[in-house]
Amino acid sequence: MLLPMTNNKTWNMRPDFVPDHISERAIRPLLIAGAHGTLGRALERICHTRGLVAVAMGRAELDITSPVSVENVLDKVRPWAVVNVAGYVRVDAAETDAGQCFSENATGPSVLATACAARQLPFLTFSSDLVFDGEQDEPYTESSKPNPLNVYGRSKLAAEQRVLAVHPQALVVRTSAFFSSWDEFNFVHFAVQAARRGEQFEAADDVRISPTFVPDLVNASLDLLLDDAAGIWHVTNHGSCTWAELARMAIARAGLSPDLVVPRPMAGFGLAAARPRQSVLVSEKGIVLRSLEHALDQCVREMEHHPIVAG
Ligand SMILES: NC(=O)C1=CN([C@@H]2O[C@H](COP(=O)(O)OP(=O)(O)OC[C@H]3O[C@@H](n4cnc5c(N)ncnc54)[C@H](OP(=O)(O)O)[C@@H]3O)[C@@H](O)[C@H]2O)C=CC1
Ligand SMILES: Cc1cn([C@H]2C[C@H](O)[C@@H](COP(=O)(O)OP(=O)(O)O[C@H]3O[C@@H](C)C(=O)[C@@H](O)[C@H]3O)O2)c(=O)[nH]c1=O
Repeated sequence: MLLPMTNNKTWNMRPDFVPDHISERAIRPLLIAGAHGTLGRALERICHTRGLVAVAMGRAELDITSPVSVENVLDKVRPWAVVNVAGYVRVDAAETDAGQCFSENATGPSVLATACAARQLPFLTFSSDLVFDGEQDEPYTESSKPNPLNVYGRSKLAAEQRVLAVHPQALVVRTSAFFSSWDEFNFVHFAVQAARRGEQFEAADDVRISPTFVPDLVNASLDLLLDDAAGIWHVTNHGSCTWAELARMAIARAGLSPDLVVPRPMAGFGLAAARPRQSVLVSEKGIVLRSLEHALDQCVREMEHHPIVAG
């Protein structure tokens, strides 16, 4: 019997020696909620690569805000764990759409966590660097005090608090600033595409973040889930930069001129939601992913060799 273990390893074990909770993981699926988004599609793809059986559901099949929908799906699928990658990610729109934002970002995860706790199922959900206010100079760790500046950040903090209140063993991964070669809905893609068209690209040079390569995030989060990690964990690539530096690094790796990047203060974009001046995440729990530079090398290389055909 081949069982998926952490770090992509598998191991042979005779069934009679397999601990119950491990054998369950080889027989019952992982349930992915919110599967049709950026993180959801990457998670489904990597579960397949790693030999983890997954049932991936979008909103139509599983509405995380509906207890009836959640209970029916859990009864039918009987997963060994649930991963929530659903969410409302339109940070600026949330300022005038707080009800929908809180429903999808806070109520939904709380409904899932409650149902998972009742079934003693592991539960993984994702939070954001935008729970922080940027007032401190040092990077934020898991024990740093959150103080969100916008509706989106407040909805993510509410999710953390509600999920851990009903399911203290839940795994909450805080992360930030996705980039990926697997879809076009990310900042790195926008920057490189603008440069490919020979256009200037304005980017904020006074906001510092820790960008995260989505495949690295997915693999690290699955490893934590398989290792029965609990509580809040910070998972980003190692390193930080401003959005303008991120654009320059990506464009240079695409063999184009980074001088196409026009640095701007964040205030110059006239965005509805305030952003922290810095929201760099590091972990005090010892998890370290590869460097941002190394992840960007792979991301831009993949963008070159496997360009996305716009959907
Ligand atoms: N993008 C980023 O840079 C970061 C994201 N995160 C978090 O990661 C998670 C995933 O983000 P990302 O993949 O970028 O988001 P996407 O917007 O790409 O995907 C979110 C998905 O959630 C689905 N969804 C929304 N409401 C519900 C619901 N009630 N029931 C079921 N599904 C629902 C959406 O479905 P539909 O298509 O029908 O709307 C969508 O497919 C979110 O929790 C986000 O807060 C954290 C840090 C950074
Ligand atoms: C339009 C535009 C925005 N920006 C700035 C504003 C913005 O903060 C940032 C990137 O745009 P985004 O819309 O991805 O940024 P933003 O909405 O801040 O991204 C956030 O998404 C949510 C879901 C998170 O959880 C955060 O971790 C973060 O990734 O760059 C530029 O630098 N250049 C541009 O051309």
